Amino acid sequence: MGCVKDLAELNDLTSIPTKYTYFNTFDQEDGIDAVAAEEKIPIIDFPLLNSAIPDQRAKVIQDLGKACQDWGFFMLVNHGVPESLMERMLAICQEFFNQPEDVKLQSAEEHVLAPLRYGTSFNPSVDKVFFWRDFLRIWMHPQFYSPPTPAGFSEIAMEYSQRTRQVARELLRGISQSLGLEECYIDKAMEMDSCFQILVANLYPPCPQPELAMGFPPHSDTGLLTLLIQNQNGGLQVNHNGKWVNVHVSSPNTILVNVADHLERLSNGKYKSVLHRAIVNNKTTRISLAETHGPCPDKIVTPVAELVENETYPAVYPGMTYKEEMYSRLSNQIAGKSHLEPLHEST
Ligand SMILES: O=C(O)CCC(=O)C(=O)O
Ligand SMILES: [Fe+2]
Repeated sequence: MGCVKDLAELNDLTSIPTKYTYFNTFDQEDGIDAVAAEEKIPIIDFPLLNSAIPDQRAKVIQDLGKACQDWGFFMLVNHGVPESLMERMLAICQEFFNQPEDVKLQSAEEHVLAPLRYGTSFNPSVDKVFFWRDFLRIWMHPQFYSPPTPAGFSEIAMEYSQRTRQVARELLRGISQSLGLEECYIDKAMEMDSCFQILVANLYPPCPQPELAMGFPPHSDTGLLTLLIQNQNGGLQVNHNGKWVNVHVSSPNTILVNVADHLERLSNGKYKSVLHRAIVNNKTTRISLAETHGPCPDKIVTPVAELVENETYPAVYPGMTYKEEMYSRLSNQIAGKSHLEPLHEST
């Protein structure tokens, strides 16, 4: 199956093939419309997590906990990852997608959990509708992989992965404290020295009928936290109190962060793994880089005992390691938060 980029570049493409028609097929009542962010998406000022002023630190930890609880999503500013590095990372990913299809296909492993995987849609062998998206998926930690081309990819991606991993681990320290746990609790319990970090570069080419197509359908992410950057404003929508909210950043130097399934589980459901989706437009190519920061691949994740009081959250889990759960998720269709359910209900 060809990539969406080549399809979108056909000169006379004025309508999308039926296989890509999402909005006439699903989600009719849900629609593409979203409310503007008059709903205030929380903003976290990263350096305050290490402020020397105890009150300031306490306040930001409280804000962080509230953002994870009420939204499962926040915008991170002053995170210390150089803007130039973020730009170089976005540019080299764009360069990857600009290569001829046969070159990209050298990174197209069949196995869904291959360390390096180029593809289109989500999982075309099971997708009922195809998504307006090409992707490159790379393991960055504990082992680092990189596509052989374009030149320079590996150096930039290595630096980007290290810098963002530091940010994610620091956030998890704040999140631990916000849950009333020791600062290093999550880091230790999830064995973050060997954390499973995966980068997904999503490419959404311009689409002649954006009102019918879907870039990335509603889903929550596996892992603890997802860090996302993008080459342009707009496209990501998060679900808040049952409504889709457009995510617009006021500065490009912002990292979008969402709570993922395993942090929801770890927190015994207190923090919400947010449903989100990516819509497409008819003018420009959007690239987003979503990085999953998960526990050690061999970890079996269950709620923190100290946080389980009254069985508010289902205590039954598949008993699978994080890596096995990842495999199960990627082998199936992507849909909502099925991943959080017990195994017998998850497919
Ligand atoms: O492109 C986006 O904004 C969302 C991507 C996403 O949700 C993902 O890769 O998991
Ligand atoms: Fe996602």
